[in-house]
Amino acid sequence: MLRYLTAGESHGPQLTAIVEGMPAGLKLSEELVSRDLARRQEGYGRGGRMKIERDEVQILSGVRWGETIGSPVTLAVRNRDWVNWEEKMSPHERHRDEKIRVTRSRPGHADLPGAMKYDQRDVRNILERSSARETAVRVAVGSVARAFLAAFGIEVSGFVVELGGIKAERNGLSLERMKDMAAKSELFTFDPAAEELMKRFIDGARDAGDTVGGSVEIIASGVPVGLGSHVQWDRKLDARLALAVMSIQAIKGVEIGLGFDAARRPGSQVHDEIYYDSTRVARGESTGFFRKTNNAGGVEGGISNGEEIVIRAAMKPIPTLYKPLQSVDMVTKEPFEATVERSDCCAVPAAAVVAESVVAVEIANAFLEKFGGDSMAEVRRNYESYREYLQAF
Ligand SMILES: Cc1cc2nc3c(=O)[nH]c(=O)nc-3n(C[C@H](O)[C@H](O)[C@H](O)COP(=O)(O)O)c2cc1C
Ligand SMILES: C=C(O[C@@H]1CC(C(=O)O)=C[C@@H](OP(=O)(O)O)[C@H]1O)C(=O)O
Repeated sequence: MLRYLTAGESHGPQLTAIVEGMPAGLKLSEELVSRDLARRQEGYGRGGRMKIERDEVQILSGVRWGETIGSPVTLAVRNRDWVNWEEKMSPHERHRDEKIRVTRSRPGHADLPGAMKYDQRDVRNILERSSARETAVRVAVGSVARAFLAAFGIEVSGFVVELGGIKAERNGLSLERMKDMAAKSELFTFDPAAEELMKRFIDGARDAGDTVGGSVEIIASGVPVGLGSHVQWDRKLDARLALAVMSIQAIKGVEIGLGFDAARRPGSQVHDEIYYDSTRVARGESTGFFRKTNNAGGVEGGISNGEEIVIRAAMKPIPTLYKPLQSVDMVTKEPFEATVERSDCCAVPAAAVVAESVVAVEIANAFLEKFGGDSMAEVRRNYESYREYLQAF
């Protein structure tokens, strides 16, 4: 089993994750992980903080001489902004300063419910941890999972597919082409015409002091038949993917395959019919069974069915706006208009990278559950023997 916890505040010294359950013998480097961290920071529409941070990971345990050794992997991402916050975020009582308390809750944030729940009169004690700064280290964890999955030919890719009502059109592009196009795009989309319109939409919103949300699509290719299980609610792969994706800050909807569109169609236009071709195995496929459509998004009954896993997620617009929103001061109970000096206008491309990461972790976890071993060689043996069994099925 693969599990992880993250710790760290947005303006604290660093974000930390401890990842447990990675087999020994996986090649891993700080450079590899830092490349994913950089991708999360690149997208069009980010604010001033991204000019300060240049995220890099430090591997503090679990890796020796470029390979995992089976012990917990500790990942750390330092906050460069910490130098401006050392006293304000200090753990020491002597730095207490009531004058810098934040008592004004921002709509759309954890501020007010968090302060009420934790009995805090300083909203900073909530917002520091609810901030999506935490996603930097989740991407680092995802990067470890991706390295593991890559060893078994599994890849996870994320795309921005809708923004400001503008939809990216796939137009028959192969997954490889989509990835190439997205890698060149500042919005991680595969449709250059849509990208231009999306950018203009972001610019317009920024000029108006407003913010933008959108939808991302995550595709996992190379996933074998049989991850997850129908036998218990919390073992269903689609349910676990949905939890992971919904846990990302500002994600408000998750779909698998056709998702909500399935509710609008008759059954004959939803279910993926089953075919068999005995020559497929000879051509290196893991099974002779196949589908001509993938409306299920690669999961049936909570079990991966060998098709691409397709997940879409909807991100709400960033809640902190330059344009004021009505709120009430927690202490004085006086109304005020919530505004901001620094915020992202759009973080949908970053959310695509984060969603890729959490999906990679869930798939790696399900993979290890089925083929688990303490070393990469042991996992490989288990996987290969399953593939042989499957080819004969
Ligand atoms: C990558 C990323 C960047 C974000 N940047 C900001 C930001 O600059 N300002 C902001 O108010 N919210 C930002 N958010 C969203 C908030 O963190 C989120 O809406 C808030 O914590 C409340 O959580 P909820 O929307 O899941 O209910 C960002 C989210 C993500 C995924
Ligand atoms: C720092 C990151 O995102 C931050 C997420 C965030 C929020 O409220 O979620 C608010 C902003 O931070 P600050 O208040 O320091 O300007 C974003 O920049 C990051 O993604 O690395």
